[in-house]
Amino acid sequence: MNSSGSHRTLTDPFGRTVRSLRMSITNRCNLNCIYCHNEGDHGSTGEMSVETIVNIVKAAADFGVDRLKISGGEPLIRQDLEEILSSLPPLRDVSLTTNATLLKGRASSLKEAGLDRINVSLDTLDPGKFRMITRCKRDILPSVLEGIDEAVRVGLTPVKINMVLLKDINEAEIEKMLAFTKRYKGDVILQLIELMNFRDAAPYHVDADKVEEELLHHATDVSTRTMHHRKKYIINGAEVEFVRPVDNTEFCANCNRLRVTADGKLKPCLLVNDDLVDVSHASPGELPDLFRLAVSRRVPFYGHERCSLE
Ligand SMILES: Nc1nc2c(ncn2[C@@H]2O[C@H](COP(=O)(O)OP(=O)(O)OP(=O)(O)O)[C@@H](O)[C@H]2O)c(=O)[nH]1
Ligand SMILES: C[S@@+](CC[C@H](N)C(=O)[O-])C[C@H]1O[C@@H](n2cnc3c(N)ncnc32)[C@H](O)[C@@H]1O
Ligand code: SF4
Ligand code: SF4
Repeated sequence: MNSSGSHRTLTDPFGRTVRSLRMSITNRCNLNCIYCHNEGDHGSTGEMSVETIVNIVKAAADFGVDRLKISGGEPLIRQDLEEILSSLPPLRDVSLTTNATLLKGRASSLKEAGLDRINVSLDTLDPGKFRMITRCKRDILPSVLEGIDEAVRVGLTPVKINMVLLKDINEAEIEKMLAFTKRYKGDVILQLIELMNFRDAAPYHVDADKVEEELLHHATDVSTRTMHHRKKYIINGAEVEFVRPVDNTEFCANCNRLRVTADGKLKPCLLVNDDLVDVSHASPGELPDLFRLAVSRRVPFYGHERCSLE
């Protein structure tokens, strides 16, 4: 029986049971990062109402999907985020991925509204490199750092720092970033991310095998997460998670997320756009069958013939 008291689950043709929903709530963003994949959704401008979001999350919860990741665009741009959070059904884990430029002064209201934790995209601690990566002329790095402090203070923890590895930009900064996270004594975790090739970002790609070798060399313990079989390394008492989404059969074979686009479409895979299921106008009664349809279209992107066809 799942947490909502139902025996129903969503399992795709490859045996992958959906455990979490990754929902974009806006495509708008106040930054313009050089590599942004925008959750695989480019061009759509519509946004779901609070009611539509809540209906979708409830329908997922009825299938035992009790983890929600809110993303975007920049989700903090939506002023009704607190209203969304406080209207959700009870879930095991509600998290937000944000660039944190608008977090300062808001962490506490997000926590009170029901947010459990946040991930903050922070690729560098160097103000000049930060401006280059985000293509933002203003010096907003200090505000991001204050936002992180505030999130830790109000208990939006563990805060994960998302660092996309970028050749000749931040690849030499891993140690510095690790020292930064260690200052928070377990409340902040470093998450290293292999760059996926969006926006002609290929020249910035860093060899993930080399990074992994380095992490292994320094680690005192290594474990594997259920989701994507991501590896977690303990280095000098601090946790480092490594996300390797590129050409990774194991990563996709263990993908347990269903996505929702900002304009209300169920999206079976980050990298595929011809299989979306529109639920933006669906009634609560119609949602279960639409979820089943979307999940029947889920294909592990790497490790299946589809990816060699595209
Ligand atoms: N290819 C691919 N990349 C993903 C998927 N889910 C997350 N990612 C990438 O993982 C990195 C971290 O994403 P976050 O939004 O911080 O979330 P997360 O780490 O996946 O989730 P939590 O660990 O639950 O906080 C980003 O680069 C995402 O693009 C996925 O299903 N497929
Ligand atoms: C698309 S952003 C949306 C949320 C928010 N605006 C932020 O930046 O955290 C979600 C995550 O995707 C990551 N991301 C974006 N483009 C990527 C790429 N090409 N390869 C790997 N990760 C990427 C970002 O670093 C961020 O952690
Ligand atoms: S802040 Fe997030 S959504 Fe905005 S451009 Fe950067 S990665 Fe993309
Ligand atoms: S199948 Fe692979 S690429 Fe597609 S969403 Fe899942 S992990 Fe990402």
